[in-house]
Amino acid sequence: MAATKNGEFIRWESGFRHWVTSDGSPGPSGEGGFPAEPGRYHLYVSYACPWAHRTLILRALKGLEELISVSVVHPLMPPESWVFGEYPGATPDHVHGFDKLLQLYAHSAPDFDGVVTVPVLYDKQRETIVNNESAEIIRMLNSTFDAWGNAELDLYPVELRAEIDAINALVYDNVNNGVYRAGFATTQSAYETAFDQLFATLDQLEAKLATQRYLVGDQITEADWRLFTTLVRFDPVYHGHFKCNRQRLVDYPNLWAYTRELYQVPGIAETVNMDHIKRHYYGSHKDINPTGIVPKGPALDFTEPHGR
Ligand SMILES: N[C@@H](CCC(=O)N[C@@H](CS)C(=O)NCC(=O)O)C(=O)O
Repeated sequence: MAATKNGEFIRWESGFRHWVTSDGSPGPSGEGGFPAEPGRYHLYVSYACPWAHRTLILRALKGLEELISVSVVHPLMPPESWVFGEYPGATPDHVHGFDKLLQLYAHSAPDFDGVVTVPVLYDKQRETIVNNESAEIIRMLNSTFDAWGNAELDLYPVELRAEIDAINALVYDNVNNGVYRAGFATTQSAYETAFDQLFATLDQLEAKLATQRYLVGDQITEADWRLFTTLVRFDPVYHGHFKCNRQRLVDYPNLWAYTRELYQVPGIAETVNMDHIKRHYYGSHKDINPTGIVPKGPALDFTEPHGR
């Protein structure tokens, strides 16, 4: 699961980096040959995973449900990685009927020796993985399917890109991946470093959201959705399971109201499956929660009026 160096959690590089483009020409990385077409591409996700969650959010907001089909893995992840199985909200592998996500990776690249992760954007026609890096998949979903999807919505507008990139870098290192760096640390000092950077950044974001509605001014951008998937998991999982417990999300008035506001955007609540989220983390990481017991709390109401 987690590679560590000096007790610090190191996240692996994603292995498939091709891009779906409107005409099939090559994207910023990888090879060409993946033109946007309705019904051709498939997403493999876990509802538990914050990175996969981003892709479900973009798919919903951009109105791509009919164009891009989805399979959802079982929330419990065995050591050899994600599997398909009966569980409320999980689905079979709709494309190949595989039992394990590993089989999809092997089908795509028989010599694959990287880490088997979700999300995966899969080409049903060429029977290969296009891309397994969520940051890139959401960029594709934001614009590449605009001939069919909601072209009005642009979550990565040209004039805001520099600012979005800067916020993303801060949030990725210290918050999205920061909670994992705290939770998977195997030395006290690595944990404390991650913990301090996480809460310093949350303090900074709390102050920012006191004077502006979203991370980049007055419109929702990709940066907000990337932060949201960590915030929505914060009190139910990261506060306890990953020991990120200086304070809870609900103790930050602006961040908590902002999380509720984003949750209440039409289409988003359906992408949040708290049962899968809690089952996955507490049940899969036996090294940090050996009994696998899933806490019943906390009671959180994301539908409370947000007042922003
Ligand atoms: N950089 C990847 C990271 C994806 C990732 O780390 N996914 C986790 C689930 S949250 C995973 O599949 N882990 C497999 C494992 O730990 O074996 C992305 O953003 O797409």
